[in-house]
Amino acid sequence: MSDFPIGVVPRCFALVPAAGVGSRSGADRPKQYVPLAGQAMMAHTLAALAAVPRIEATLVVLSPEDDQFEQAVPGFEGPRSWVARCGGDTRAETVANGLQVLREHGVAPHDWVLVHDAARCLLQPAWVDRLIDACQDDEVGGLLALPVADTLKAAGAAGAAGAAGAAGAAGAAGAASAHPRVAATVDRRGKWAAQTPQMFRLGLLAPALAAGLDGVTDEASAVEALGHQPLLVEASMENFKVTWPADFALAERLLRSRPTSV
Ligand SMILES: Nc1ccn([C@@H]2O[C@H](COP(=O)(O)OP(=O)(O)OP(=O)(O)O)[C@@H](O)[C@H]2O)c(=O)n1
Ligand SMILES: C[C@](O)(CO)[C@H](O)COP(=O)(O)O
Repeated sequence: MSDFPIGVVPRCFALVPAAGVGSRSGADRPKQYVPLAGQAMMAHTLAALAAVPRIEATLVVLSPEDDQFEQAVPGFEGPRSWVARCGGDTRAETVANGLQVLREHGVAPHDWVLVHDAARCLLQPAWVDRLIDACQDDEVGGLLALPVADTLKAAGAAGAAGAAGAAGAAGAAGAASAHPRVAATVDRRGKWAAQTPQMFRLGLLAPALAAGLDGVTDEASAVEALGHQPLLVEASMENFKVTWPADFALAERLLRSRPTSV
């Protein structure tokens, strides 16, 4: 990080990976295009980012096959709103490809990139400001996240109860179940659930992702693999990622309960 110039004020840019298909969502289209509270899901996401004055510009990274964006988010493209159809097979590839596009737009290694899932459409500008406030003077950067509140279970295989004492509860025959069984209770102390945006300098994030995309599910883990410790900045449960079929109704209720769509 000491490579970054002293005295130059870094700018903030947003990168929105939106090249996924939403295979877990059960929707009839990529989930970012499902209508919620009168607009495509992604329109809410982009409106929240557009309402953060410190974000200079937002790049949306779509699948090369995407033919829905311009209809779903009309009038998006402009001087502060960029679109690239260079999404990859994984989220990490999509982000890595998007960083190259940011470079082509003149984003410098010392500038900050806030990567935010298109599928986190409940984002509020105030949470983005909190992240920027927390990270802008930091060496590494950080991410919105939430301390885990529930007791955590590691799932084992589905099937009959096998352990000592289970036969008494399940009956001598050991009733089989489609549900997985608890393999262990995991110590939740100090555990946080990662959200987005995740905010890192372009000059740190690009090499971190280039160092290994396999199994990387967020930007922070790529940066951690280089030995850094990103900041965990507490956010809200409402900043959840629409993933499962039931999540759409919850997102819709929350969006409709807000004074505006942002
Ligand atoms: N190859 C991919 C995969 C995902 N994403 C984006 O990464 C974000 C978070 O990913 P996720 O919620 O997993 O979305 P999907 O991959 O679409 O969903 P699923 O895993 O259920 O298929 C989403 O905005 C999604 O569009 C992406 O840009 N490129
Ligand atoms: C980046 C992320 O949203 C943080 O929770 C998450 O890791 C994305 O994972 P997915 O498997 O692509 O949903």
